[in-house]
Amino acid sequence: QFHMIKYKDLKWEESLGQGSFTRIFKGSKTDVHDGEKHVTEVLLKELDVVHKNCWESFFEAASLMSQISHKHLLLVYGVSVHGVKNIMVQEFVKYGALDLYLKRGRSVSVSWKLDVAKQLASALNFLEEKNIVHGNICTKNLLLAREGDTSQGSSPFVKLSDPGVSVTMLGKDVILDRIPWVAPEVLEAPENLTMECDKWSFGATVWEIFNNGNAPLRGWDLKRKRQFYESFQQLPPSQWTELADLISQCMEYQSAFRPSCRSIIRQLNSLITSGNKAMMHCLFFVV
Ligand SMILES: N#Cc1ccc(Nc2nc(N)cc(-n3ccc(CO)n3)n2)cc1
Repeated sequence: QFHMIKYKDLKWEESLGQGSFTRIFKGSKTDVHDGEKHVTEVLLKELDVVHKNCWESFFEAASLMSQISHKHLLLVYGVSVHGVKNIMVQEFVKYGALDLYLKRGRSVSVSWKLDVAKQLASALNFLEEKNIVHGNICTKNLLLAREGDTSQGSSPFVKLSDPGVSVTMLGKDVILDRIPWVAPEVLEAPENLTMECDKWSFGATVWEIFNNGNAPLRGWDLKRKRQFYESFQQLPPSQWTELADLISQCMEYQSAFRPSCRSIIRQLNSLITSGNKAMMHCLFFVV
């Protein structure tokens, strides 16, 4: 279902880290059309050889992302297979994953964070309309294409990355470690992965964004994480009540009660409005 890229047309540059089961590298791909040579900078995502048996699922993720196109979905150029190596070739997104960007202590404004949350919500809304489940929404898979500079009023621009190897292929411990991003019903049976699960993960991701990339339940062991769900606990609420409400609506243990994407976008819009009003009042007060 997607473009096969010749290994010889790829060039590996520096290593940029690793995800679960994958390693990522900066690189370039060379195409020739109408006699002209084009070199494009790319992100090369290699599936670890030990997880070779997951390659169908790995490519499934790639094909999902290349079947549909949306401004807030990562562009996947294609895949390349070379011996035991399975490589996904993606557009290179300038500032990388949001979790590392936020951890690097960039202080970003509330409106910056709301803007990013709204872009993610619109990507989710698009996937919902196409009846496609992502299954791994988190700031690690949210890529920053434009930093945005609130003092200059330019806004950030994010793209949702591929979900990686499907949660149905992962061991129990890997799924447990994804608490609190993974919806509770998925823990019971990974086949339960539905659109509603992406809304739960959206809630945990917005919580991360407003906690400057600090992972929720950071350092908790798998036993404590499992108990977090067994006792129906919620993440520590934000002081901003309306934001805390949106996050807890998304992280509702009964999947049917989670809000629609339209409701999520509506609530984000009203947070943006009230955020701006608060800023005006405070500016007014200062003046
Ligand atoms: N320093 C630095 C730096 C690192 C990466 C990029 N660019 C990029 N482009 C993509 N297409 C995907 C990714 N990812 C990063 C984590 C994941 C896991 O999903 N993907 N990073 C840019 C700068």
